[in-house]
Amino acid sequence: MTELVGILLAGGMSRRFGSPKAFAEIGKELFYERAYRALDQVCDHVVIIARPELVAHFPTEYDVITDLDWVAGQGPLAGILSGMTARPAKKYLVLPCDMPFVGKAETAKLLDLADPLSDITAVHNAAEKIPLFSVWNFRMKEPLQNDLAAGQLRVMKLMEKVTTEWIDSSRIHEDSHVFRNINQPDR
Ligand SMILES: Nc1nc2c(ncn2[C@@H]2O[C@H](COP(=O)(O)OP(=O)(O)OP(=O)(O)O)[C@@H](O)[C@H]2O)c(=O)[nH]1
Repeated sequence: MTELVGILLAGGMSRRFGSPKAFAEIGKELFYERAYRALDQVCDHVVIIARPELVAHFPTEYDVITDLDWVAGQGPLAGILSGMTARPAKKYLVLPCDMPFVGKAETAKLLDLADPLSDITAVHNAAEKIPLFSVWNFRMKEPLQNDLAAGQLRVMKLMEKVTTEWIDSSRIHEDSHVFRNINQPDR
């Protein structure tokens, strides 16, 4: 079985942003290109989970899938379950497309710090928890599936039920802005 698969979450509606965040520009790059690189440099394989209408916009050499039908569009947990189901691996490194300041140094460091015995390892800073920049053990697939089947879509609620290790973001990068996610365009 593959050791480590990167799950790039790009299946959201981007309602607050106003256009698909994966294709938003930052410098000369697109958000998803940066996230892809941050995962690709440390994972054995990367899968992008996108909305059906966006699949054709990604380069054909990338592995791009959509959410499983029965959970389609139901939020980040739906994307993670869809990635786990389509690409079995021992563990997963999850990164949303809207955290464009996370690079290889940060993904590598999180992997390095992650406790192999935890179900999930995620990051927090003084102000908030950042559940979607995280490492997930494959054994999380079943609880994930059960939550979604029961209509439980909240990432934090799932994390509270299992063994989640929280890493202080300062151990990964001293500037907490590196971990911010972009929900609205710059005004
Ligand atoms: N595959 C998949 N990814 C999702 C889904 N919902 C959200 N995401 C991803 O999860 C991450 C966080 O999403 P949010 O910012 O909370 O939601 P969003 O839909 O992108 O944006 P809003 O519509 O403004 O809430 C982003 O990378 C999204 O692309 C979903 O239903 N399926």
